[in-house]
Amino acid sequence: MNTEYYDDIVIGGGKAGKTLAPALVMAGRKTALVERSSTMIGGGCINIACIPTKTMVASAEVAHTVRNSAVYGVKTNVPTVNLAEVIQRKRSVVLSAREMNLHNLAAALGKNLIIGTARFVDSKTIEVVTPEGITRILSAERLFINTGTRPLIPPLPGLKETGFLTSESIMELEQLPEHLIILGSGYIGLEFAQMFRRFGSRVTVIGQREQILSSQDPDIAIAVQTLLEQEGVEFLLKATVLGAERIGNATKLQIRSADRAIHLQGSHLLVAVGRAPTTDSLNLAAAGVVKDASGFIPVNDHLETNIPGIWALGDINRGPQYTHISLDDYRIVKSNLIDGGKRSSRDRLVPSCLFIDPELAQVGLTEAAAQQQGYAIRVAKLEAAAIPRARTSGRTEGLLKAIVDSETGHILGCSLLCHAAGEMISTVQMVMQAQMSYTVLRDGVLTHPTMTEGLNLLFSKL
Ligand SMILES: Cc1cc2nc3c(=O)[nH]c(=O)nc-3n(C[C@H](O)[C@H](O)[C@H](O)COP(=O)(O)OP(=O)(O)OC[C@H]3O[C@@H](n4cnc5c(N)ncnc54)[C@H](O)[C@@H]3O)c2cc1C
Ligand SMILES: NC(=O)c1ccc[n+]([C@@H]2O[C@H](COP(=O)([O-])OP(=O)(O)OC[C@H]3O[C@@H](n4cnc5c(N)ncnc54)[C@H](O)[C@@H]3O)[C@@H](O)[C@H]2O)c1
Repeated sequence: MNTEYYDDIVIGGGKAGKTLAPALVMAGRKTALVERSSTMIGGGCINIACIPTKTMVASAEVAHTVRNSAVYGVKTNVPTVNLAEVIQRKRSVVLSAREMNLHNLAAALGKNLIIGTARFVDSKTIEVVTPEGITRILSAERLFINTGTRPLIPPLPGLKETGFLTSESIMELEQLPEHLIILGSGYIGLEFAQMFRRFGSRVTVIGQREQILSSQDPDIAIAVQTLLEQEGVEFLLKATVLGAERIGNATKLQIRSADRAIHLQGSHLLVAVGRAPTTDSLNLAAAGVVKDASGFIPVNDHLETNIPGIWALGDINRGPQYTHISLDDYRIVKSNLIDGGKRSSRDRLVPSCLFIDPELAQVGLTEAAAQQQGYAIRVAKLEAAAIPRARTSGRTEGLLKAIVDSETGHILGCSLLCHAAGEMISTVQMVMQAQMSYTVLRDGVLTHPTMTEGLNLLFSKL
């Protein structure tokens, strides 16, 4: 079989890969981008993750607003959610994003955008099997792995037989679940919990620990739980699922919680307990690339694997698993290999936003982490209801919190649980990045009445 030679090969077209491949071409490198599936052009974010979920979150928000419209003096009928039409809207948003990505990649790469599944033959060579079953052999000086993750399925007795849902299949449901049980109280679990509750399902979230969102401070996690409970989401925490079975149209779970045996029955079960790396079919051993115990690829600050000439970007290098981090991984590699820079993943700020309503946005250290790291800290807290714009909009739920280094006045971290938090957190992040004092946000002239103006109030608490 003929070997096709390239300067660079990108395996997987996630956020990092699909951005890096055209940049390498622009830099004069003969580059191939190998993407497993034509329905995944543009990667997970636009096809099965951020974009479809946030499109559906928007539908849920409309249902919620209509349901509560009387509070604003606007009378409507009780909303009827047509899930099939919600899904149709989601499909059309995804499709237009995918078409735009295909257009851009085809323009940049031409026939070197290759649809097929890649696996290593050696450290410079991969085998690609196309959907038509044709095998191609490709070789390059440098390879970039960006193959992402898939839902992690725990080895629970009986689970496979229940026909459980994942974050992908739940976004193809066209009939509303009567009772959706969600295994996992992290990002995916909570976004779908509120969404389906607002669509009209009964929702029960099962969490392993006493606290949902285990990486957050307890006060923030409790505030999130409380506001979801106020909307009718039920929580079963400190719970271990021992087994599952499908009985007729119901899924039944055997659970142990606080030494009690519980049998919980629902119409649907969503498994959302984390993500597994897509490394198993890559045959990394043939290239000598090391995996960790969970199958992720360890990298150094420049995202190099243990094998010279092979990099790993995005979720596959253990993340943090966010699209904006995958994009920043691209920036690191581009800077170091194309622009002659020395960019590193060390000390980069990682903002995030949990897209429930109100949003929970976070950057930097939590209070617990700052204490653990030995900082002398001052903590500011503000109820969202204190912000004038929150009151005019009727969006008064939430809690804002900032952690400041009491010696330097630098902001160490911030958690915003309030309307528009995902937008507001960027302002805090920029002040942190510029290493300015918190007083910049306390005393800065901010437009009235905006949610961001709440930062004046939050930092005045110090
Ligand atoms: C439901 C959900 C919601 C999310 N919401 C958000 C959000 O709101 N904001 C946010 O920042 N993050 C969110 N995330 C996380 C985010 O989607 C990921 O961090 C992001 O997509 C990074 O992906 P990546 O670049 O690592 O690769 P991916 O986007 O996962 O892409 C990997 C690509 O590699 C391809 N591939 C895999 N194996 C092979 C192979 N052997 N050969 C060829 N191609 C291969 C796949 O088909 C895929 O297209 C969400 C995740 C999920 C699951
Ligand atoms: N808005 C966003 O940015 C967004 C949205 C969705 C997903 N994501 C990304 O995708 C990642 C994966 O999301 P996720 O929600 O699957 O993972 P997660 O790590 O956020 O949460 C998984 C939860 O499942 C729990 N768990 C693990 N095993 C369990 C078991 N057997 N029974 C019950 N609970 C169990 C964990 O304790 C944890 O709380 C996130 O960490 C995030 O990086 C981001």
